[in-house]
Amino acid sequence: MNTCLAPCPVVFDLDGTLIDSAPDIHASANAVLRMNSAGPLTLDQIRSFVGGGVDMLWRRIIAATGLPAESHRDLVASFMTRYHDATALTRLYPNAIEALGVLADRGYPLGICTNKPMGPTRAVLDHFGITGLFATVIGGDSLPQKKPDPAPLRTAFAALGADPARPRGIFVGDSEFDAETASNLGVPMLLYLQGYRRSPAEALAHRAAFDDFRQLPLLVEEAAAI
Ligand SMILES: O=C(O)COP(=O)(O)O
Ligand SMILES: [Mg+2]
Repeated sequence: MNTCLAPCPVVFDLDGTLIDSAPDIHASANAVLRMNSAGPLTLDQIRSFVGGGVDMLWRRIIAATGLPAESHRDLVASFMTRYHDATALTRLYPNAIEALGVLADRGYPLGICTNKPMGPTRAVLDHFGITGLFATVIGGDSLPQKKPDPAPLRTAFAALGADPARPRGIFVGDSEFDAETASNLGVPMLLYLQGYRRSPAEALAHRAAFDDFRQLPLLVEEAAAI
């Protein structure tokens, strides 16, 4: 049961859901690889490494390049100096801003729950002028836990007025991490199909899937009513 008396909180993942940020992550990562005399990775490789946050991204890059595991901390630090305000190659997905506007106009409290660190999260939301749409933003370094632990999503829903003991709301995401987070919290997930998941959509638990943000307002209304 997810029935919400007031409009349900709707919380969004960020990378691969609202924004296509893989090109900036790719460019920043390859710059660091070059400085460390490692060859570049492809955009497809980097895209498949996104979802678990920056530490996991660099564990996956280290595994793919053979760089020494002990260099993880320095590589992450070097990456963050580029990534913290990298927006030049990032795009909002088509019709995402319009769908957010429709939901905001209908009174849905909106939030973000991302594994992206808060620095680049704030930078990209400001870059696109959409910070004000979200009453709460939880980043990958906001809490000790990251998705798929349910704590960040529970915190986002609570900040939007949901009872933390019995969270009600809808999570919109693109990846295995998001599907698992929603399952762990017991809330419905709407799966955006144009993002960065590694497995077929059928392998991810979700209430409904969509490939165009014009479909989202209706899916939110349906998920809120069940
Ligand atoms: O930065 C990541 O690895 C993932 O970010 P996301 O949670 O917004 O998909
Ligand atoms: Mg994502």
